[in-house]
Amino acid sequence: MKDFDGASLAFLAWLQRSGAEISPKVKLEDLRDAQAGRGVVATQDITEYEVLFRIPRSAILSVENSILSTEIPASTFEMLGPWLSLILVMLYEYTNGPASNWAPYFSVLPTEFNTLMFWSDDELAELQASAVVNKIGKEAADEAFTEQLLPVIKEFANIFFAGDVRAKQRAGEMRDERNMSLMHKMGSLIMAYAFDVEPATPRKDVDDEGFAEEEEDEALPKGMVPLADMLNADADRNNARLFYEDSHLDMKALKTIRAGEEIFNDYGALPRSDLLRRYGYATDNYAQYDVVEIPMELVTEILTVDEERMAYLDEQEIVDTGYDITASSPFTIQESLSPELIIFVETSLLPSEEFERLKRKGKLPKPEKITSKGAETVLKIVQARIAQYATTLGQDLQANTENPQPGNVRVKECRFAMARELRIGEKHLLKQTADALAEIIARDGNSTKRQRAIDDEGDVEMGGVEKKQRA
Ligand SMILES: C[S@@+](CC[C@H](N)C(=O)[O-])C[C@H]1O[C@@H](n2cnc3c(N)ncnc32)[C@H](O)[C@@H]1O
Repeated sequence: MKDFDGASLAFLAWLQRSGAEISPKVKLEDLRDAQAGRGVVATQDITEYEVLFRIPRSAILSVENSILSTEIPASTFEMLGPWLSLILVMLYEYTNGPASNWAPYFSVLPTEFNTLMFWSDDELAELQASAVVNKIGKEAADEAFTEQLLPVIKEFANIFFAGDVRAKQRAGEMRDERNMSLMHKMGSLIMAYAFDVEPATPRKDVDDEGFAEEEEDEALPKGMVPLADMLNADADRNNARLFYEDSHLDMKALKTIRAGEEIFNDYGALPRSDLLRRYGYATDNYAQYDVVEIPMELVTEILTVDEERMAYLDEQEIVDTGYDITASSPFTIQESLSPELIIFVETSLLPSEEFERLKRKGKLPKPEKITSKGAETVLKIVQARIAQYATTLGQDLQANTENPQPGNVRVKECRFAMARELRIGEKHLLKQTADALAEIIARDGNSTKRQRAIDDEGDVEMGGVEKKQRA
C-alpha cells in the first residue's frame, strides 16, 4: 500500500515539476479493491467543460520527445511506423531506469497484464469459438519485433545502450525471452494506455466537420500521456475527454461531476471481446456493444455458391472474411444481422433467371426483405456457429450461478470468469438471432398456409382485422 501510494505521489510531483497543472478538485485514487488499479476521482463538484488537468506536450512519452529521436534517423522511425517506434522509445527509456525523464511515470504503469496476449493456453481455451482468439496477434507481434525492432536495436546498439561497453552484446540479448516479453509489455501498455496524439499543427486533411480521414487517423503519432491514461472507462458513465491544444493537452469534464464520483474516459464502443483483448477487463455494461462473427468458411460450408455468383458478389463488395451479428435493443434482425450476409445468402438462393436479371441490372436482393428460405439458410448457419462452442449457453449460465464472478481472487479464476461472460454474450446473440429467424420462418409459414386456405376456398378465411395486420 505504501509503495503504491508513494509511487502515485512521486508521479504526481514529477508531473507538476514537468509543467502539468492539476485541479485541486481531482485526485489519483487506489481502486485495487474494485479490481481497477488506479483511477481519477473528483474531490469536489466539477462543472461541465472545467479543466481537470493540463499536460504540457513536452511531458508526453513520445518519439518526438525522447532523446532517441535526435540520435536515430527519422527515416528509421518512419520505416518502423507509429506503433513499433513508440515501443522502441519506451524500451529505451525504460532500460535507462532512473536516468530516464519518465522514470516516475514508469513506476505507476503496470508490469503485469490481463490482456489476452498474456493468457495461458488453458485460459485462452475458455474463449472457445470466439473469433477474438484469432485476433490476439501474438505471432504477428513476435515477427515484427524480430524482423524490424531487433535489427534497429542492433544497428544503433551504441546509442540504445549508450555508455555501456557491452552495448553490442546487450543488443544481441534483446532476443531473449525476458526481453521479448518486455517488448510485449510495452506493446500492451501502448494498446491500453496510449493516445493518438493530434499534432500541434494539424498535418492532416480534415473534412468540413473537422474529422480526419480514417487512414490519416491511423497514421497519427502515438504517445503516452501521463495522468490522462490513469482514467478508467465505463460504457455508461463517460464524463471526460482529452482536448488537444498547441502547447498542451487538456482533460476536461464533459458534464457536471459530483464530489466522490470517478472520472471516466471513453475507450470507445468496444465489444467485450475487444475490451478483454486490448484492456484485459470486461464489464457487463459493454454487453450493449457485443459482436459475434460468422466466418465465411462456415457460410460456404452450409451454402454452395457457384463461381459466377461468388464473382458477382465479390465485385459488389459483399464477400468478406466473416459477417457480424451485433447487439441491438430490442433485438431485431434488421439491426443486428449483417446485411451483407443476408444479401450473400439470398443471392445464392436465387433461381438462375432471377440472378441473371439482377446481375444485368447491377442489382442485389434487398437485405430488409429476407425470405423464409433465406431465413432458413441463415438459421442453419447460426446453428452451426452455435455448435462450434464447446459448451451450451445453458451450461455457461449454470456455471455462472455456481461460480459467480470472483472478487479479489486468483488471476486464473478471474480470467476464466471473464471468458465465460464473453462467450455467454456471444452465445446469447446467436440465440437471439436464431429465435428471430425461427419467428420469421414460422410467420411466413403461417401466411403461406393462410394464402393456401384463401386459394383453396376462394375466400378470405381470417377476420378483417387479421388481414389488415398482415398487410
Ligand atoms: C488507461 S488505463 C487506466 C488506468 C489503470 N486503472 C491503472 O491503474 O493504470 C487502462 C486499464 O485500466 C483498467 N480499467 C479501465 N477501466 C476499468 C474498469 N471500468 N474496471 C476495471 N478496470 C478498468 C484496465 O486494466 C485497463 O487496461
